[in-house]
Amino acid sequence: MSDVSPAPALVSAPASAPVSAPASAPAPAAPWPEDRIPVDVAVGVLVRRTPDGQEGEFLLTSRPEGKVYAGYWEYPGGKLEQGETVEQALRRELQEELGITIGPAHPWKVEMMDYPHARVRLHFCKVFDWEGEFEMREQQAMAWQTLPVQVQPVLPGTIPVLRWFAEERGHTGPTHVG
Ligand SMILES: Nc1nc2c([nH]c(=O)n2[C@@H]2O[C@H](COP(=O)(O)OP(=O)(O)OP(=O)(O)O)[C@@H](O)[C@H]2O)c(=O)[nH]1
Repeated sequence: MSDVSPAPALVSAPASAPVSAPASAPAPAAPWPEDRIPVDVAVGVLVRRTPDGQEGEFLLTSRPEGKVYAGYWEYPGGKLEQGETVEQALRRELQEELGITIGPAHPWKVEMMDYPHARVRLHFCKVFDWEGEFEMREQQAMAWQTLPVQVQPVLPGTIPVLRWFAEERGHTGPTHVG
């Protein structure tokens, strides 16, 4: 599958870096072409608690057919709609895609990814509470995973998250197979 999706670049811009020209700016002032203006994406890292209250398995879902990187494993989520906060977008996306209603979304990390198809700013939030039965409303697959992740291939934008988990959990060695 990797032969059909060119590799993206991980952009290490701080979350506070300017990402778009002021609305009033003329076209030449834009810092990059329109298709390079970052799209904000809310991403949910659903984490199960272990019986002793530690963070345990986390949820990965496969990207549905028809989308870029179809079949790659990622954290569920999607693009913010106009006027939405990250938490609102995440609540809507997880309802639409998975049929669950999430509790609080805890902002965790922000990461920029520069894909050939889009430049995205990923707002990763941990979620520990949700209600409802999981329904794969876009015919995705779901898998509760721990390190090293066994499902493959994982989306390039997922790999930094696995590293953050490894740091938090003191995990050494590969974060995923493949
Ligand atoms: N949902 C999600 N998207 C991610 C992750 N990592 C990552 O790089 N992305 C990128 O962020 C973008 C999210 O777009 P999407 O297609 O999932 O969003 P969406 O559900 O709103 O799509 P739509 O526009 O088809 O309705 C894609 O370019 C995807 O490659 C991740 O862990 N989860």
